[in-house]
Amino acid sequence: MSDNKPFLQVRSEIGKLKAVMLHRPGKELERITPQYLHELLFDDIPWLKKMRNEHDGFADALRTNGCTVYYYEEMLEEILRDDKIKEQLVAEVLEKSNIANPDLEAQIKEFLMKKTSSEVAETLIAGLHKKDFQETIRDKRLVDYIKEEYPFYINPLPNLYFTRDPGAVIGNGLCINSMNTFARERETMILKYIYTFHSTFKKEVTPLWYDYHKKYSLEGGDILVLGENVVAIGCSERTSARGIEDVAANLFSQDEKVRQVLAVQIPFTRAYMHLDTVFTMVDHDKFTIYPGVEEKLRVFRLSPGKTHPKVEVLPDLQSALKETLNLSAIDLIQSGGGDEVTAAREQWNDSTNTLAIAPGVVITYDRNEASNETLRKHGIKVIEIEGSELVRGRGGPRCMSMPLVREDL
Ligand SMILES: NC(=O)NCCC[C@H](N)C(=O)O
Repeated sequence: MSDNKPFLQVRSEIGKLKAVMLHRPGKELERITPQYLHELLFDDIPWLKKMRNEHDGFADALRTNGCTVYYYEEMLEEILRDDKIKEQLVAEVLEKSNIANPDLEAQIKEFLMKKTSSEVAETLIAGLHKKDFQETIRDKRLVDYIKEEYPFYINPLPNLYFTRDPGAVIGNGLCINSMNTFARERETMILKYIYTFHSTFKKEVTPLWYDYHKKYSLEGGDILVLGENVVAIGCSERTSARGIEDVAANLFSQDEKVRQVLAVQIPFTRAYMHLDTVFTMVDHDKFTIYPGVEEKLRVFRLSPGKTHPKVEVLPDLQSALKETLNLSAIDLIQSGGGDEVTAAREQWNDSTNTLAIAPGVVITYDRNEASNETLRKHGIKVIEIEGSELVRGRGGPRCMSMPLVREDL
């Protein structure tokens, strides 16, 4: 009987976190070179050894607080033990990698099929550098000359440790997102395979609210499950208006609880790439926000309509939150402790990107001292983790986690 019960369950941003998906940074980070920094969405070269220690500290903080940690790479390795799945995924990855020389593609496929499931899992995440594969091509094709300088056959996925973005659980279903940048596309392909073939996800009872093949971009850092009836989705540099509308329509027609989607438009710039880089929920009636962005937000309410969701313009975020969450007052806690310069510096280092692990309890980076102090003054328990290297990818504890199960409030 319990087999038919969905595993995924996220009806809030703050319910006690019971299960989460992470990715421990791996070799893919060591494939970032100054030349490809921008393309790979990094601002600096991280030091992997330290980064992994910091990430282990994050995972420990979650486990100590009663949360089970699932790892992307382990789940991927488990499904790749089946040769048919391995062959299918390798073929799809190679097709996306645009090798464009069929002989070479066949050789790489053969090479990968001989590898163990854990070696393949690692390669699909860390990428395949040209120096790691000895090709035996005699007849060169045009593409081999054109792409001579390019270092990879399969690109690395250095942003995968931001597990928030490729997937988002809403209720008992999953959004497998359509990423806005090429650098992150393959992350969602891997998630789709895990969803389809890993028993933990119980695909049969787990609806898909969105799929990565869809044309309109949607990224998980923009999706905030504010309560059981209301989801906020940032309209941002990464998430399109149509993506929001489509996911809202699916929720309204297939989920029994979600009845409102707040579309929150934020400035389309890298510093605020997703809504969760400037705004997160920390308690039933408390939120933290980057003060530099508040005046620039626009808020729209989507609700069920006949052919597409109905759209209303709402006056501002504060009143939208009060109304949709049925609260008489809310506390919008300004990150940075009231100082403009500190707020901007700390936001850049993800002070506003808090991960709530229970009502009023959040995980943050220790470096954001003023913002953490402000949260404490507002009655929030702050668990600090180190993030000197993790932060170089421009994301904080919320970005680095994909909640799978939260206790209902
Ligand atoms: N939710 C988030 O804001 N995630 C941070 C993603 C950072 C990554 N370097 C990116 O640009 O996609």
